[in-house]
Amino acid sequence: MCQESQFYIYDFVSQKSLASFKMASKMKNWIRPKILQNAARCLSTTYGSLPTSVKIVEVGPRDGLQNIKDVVPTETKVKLVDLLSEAGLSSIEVTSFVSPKWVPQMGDHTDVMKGITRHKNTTYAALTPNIQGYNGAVSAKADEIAVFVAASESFSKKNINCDIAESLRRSSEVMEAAKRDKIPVRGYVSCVVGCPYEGKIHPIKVAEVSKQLYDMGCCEISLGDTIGVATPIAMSEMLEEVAKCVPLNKLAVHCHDTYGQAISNIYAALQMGVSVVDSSVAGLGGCPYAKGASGNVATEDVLYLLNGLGIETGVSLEKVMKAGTYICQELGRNTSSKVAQAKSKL
Ligand SMILES: CC(C)(COP(=O)([O-])OP(=O)([O-])OC[C@H]1O[C@@H](n2cnc3c(N)ncnc32)[C@H](O)[C@@H]1OP(=O)([O-])[O-])[C@@H](O)C(=O)NCCC(=O)NCCSC(=O)C[C@@](C)(O)CC(=O)[O-]
Repeated sequence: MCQESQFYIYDFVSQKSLASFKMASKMKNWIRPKILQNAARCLSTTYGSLPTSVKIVEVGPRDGLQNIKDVVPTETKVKLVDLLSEAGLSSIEVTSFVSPKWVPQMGDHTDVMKGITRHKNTTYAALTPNIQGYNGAVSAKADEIAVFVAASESFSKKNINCDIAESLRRSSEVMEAAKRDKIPVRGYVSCVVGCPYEGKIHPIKVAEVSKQLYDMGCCEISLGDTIGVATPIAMSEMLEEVAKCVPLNKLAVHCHDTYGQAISNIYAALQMGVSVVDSSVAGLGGCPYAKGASGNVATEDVLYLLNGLGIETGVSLEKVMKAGTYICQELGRNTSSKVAQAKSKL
């Protein structure tokens, strides 16, 4: 097919999809998702293969709050998780069972886990660096455990005081216990594009570490652009390498928005077939051991993107915004979500 006729076909498909999007906005609620999904399918032909649904993993209560110096009251954390559950999020990382000497903000992990109201379709996860953390998380009835390793030796040492090999050994100890207890384990890889201490990280290093977590039994590997330095090409190159050893449907992206690139990077990942996205309400967050790293991409902004693409999430943007307003008021800060900022001016 000559390039010119290919262009006309693409143009025709995208015009049809755009017409469907417009039509959907006038339709009744029950039919709207179907029309939007069809439009998304049509658009994928034009712009790459976008998924029809995406799981959002809300990390605000853990990743979002861990970097805040003044300890947030336990009741506030519990209410935040409850508001997020009410928004329809199917996966919420509630807290971390790390050393309170290292991250005092997470010291009330057990009380938070025990205080939340559990929704039947929501998974409540906890981050753990070792078997001690695992035992605490299981006693507090975490539904899922997340282990974390880095693709950078220097970051690993600063963050968890051990090298990558030792962090993998600790993760595998957690995995053995989790298999026995039949608890799913998610694996994070940090610094997948850049490291605050080592600079650029080679995709092969990320693939090696991801493969080890996957082979160990992790149900999903979340690839963290910890300091938000990725651009879509770097993100795609890294994903291409990792996808050689971990199936794309087992990968998630975890983008910090330091350089304002997170939404573009997520779009690039969606086009490659990734359908799990981590995000944080109001764009809260950062890692205490990654200087200068800003918050995760805001859940509100990810939802606006996915809604606009007609991709199903099962999450209410309005209700996530309510949770964002609540936590920002409690913390006395402004939201980092562009969508929440824009909507507050309407
Ligand atoms: C891993 C350690 C514990 C090693 O810390 P260490 O000092 O090397 O550990 P240790 O084994 O020598 O133990 C020291 C003390 O910590 C205690 N301890 C030991 N383990 C635990 C535990 N699980 N829970 C509670 N207490 C614990 C242990 O009992 C002992 O207590 P002491 O005898 O002194 O009273 C420490 O470095 C640590 O907790 N680091 C976590 C730091 C952290 O939370 N960083 C942020 C995570 S976010 C992230 O990494 C990125 C991510 C996931 O968001 C994705 C991305 O954006 O890239």
